[in-house]
Amino acid sequence: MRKIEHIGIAVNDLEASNALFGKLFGQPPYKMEEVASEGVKTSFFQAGPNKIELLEATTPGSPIAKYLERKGEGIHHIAFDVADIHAEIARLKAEGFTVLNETPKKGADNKLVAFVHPKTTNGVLIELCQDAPPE
Ligand SMILES: CC[C@@H](C(=O)O)C(=O)SCCNC(=O)CCNC(=O)[C@H](O)C(C)(C)COP(=O)(O)OP(=O)(O)OC[C@H]1O[C@@H](n2cnc3c(N)ncnc32)[C@H](O)[C@@H]1OP(=O)(O)O
Ligand SMILES: [Co+2]
Repeated sequence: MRKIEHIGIAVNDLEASNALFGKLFGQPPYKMEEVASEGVKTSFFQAGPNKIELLEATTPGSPIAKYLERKGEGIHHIAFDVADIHAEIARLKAEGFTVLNETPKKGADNKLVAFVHPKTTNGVLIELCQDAPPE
């Protein structure tokens, strides 16, 4: 794992949180994107070298909807940039972690992503991210 790629924050109302985080960072999100497969709308902020992803649920079954119901707004996951996501999935499985995606899936911001179950990582949901190859 090379660096933190982004921190994901679950929010109830993306538009309101865009305004709030826009004030916090002194600039608007550089990108907004819906990822239907995850049941989320996202926005991305750059804070110096760091990237923050805000996530609002678009369906009741979305992981974000369930998280908001249980825990309320707040940090939902930490994403790490990896060079080879397939190799990293295999390595983490061999180390005994529960990787939720055998095959990486398409995430936001042009990434391939896979998740590690928080029950096997001290309660923190981990996302692996690799730059998606050009289509
Ligand atoms: C936009 C795409 C992408 C990107 O490109 O960046 C994203 O970031 S998408 C983000 C949303 N997608 C995901 O989170 C996918 C991975 N998550 C999952 O598959 C599920 O959320 C889960 C982790 C398997 C949990 O699902 P489920 O078992 O159905 O949820 P429950 O609500 O029943 O919770 C069970 C248990 O797990 C705890 N939990 C759930 N989510 C988190 C979390 N984010 N961080 C820490 N703990 C979490 C939850 O509290 C329950 O614990 P107990 O109460 O102790 O049983
Ligand atoms: Co994410």
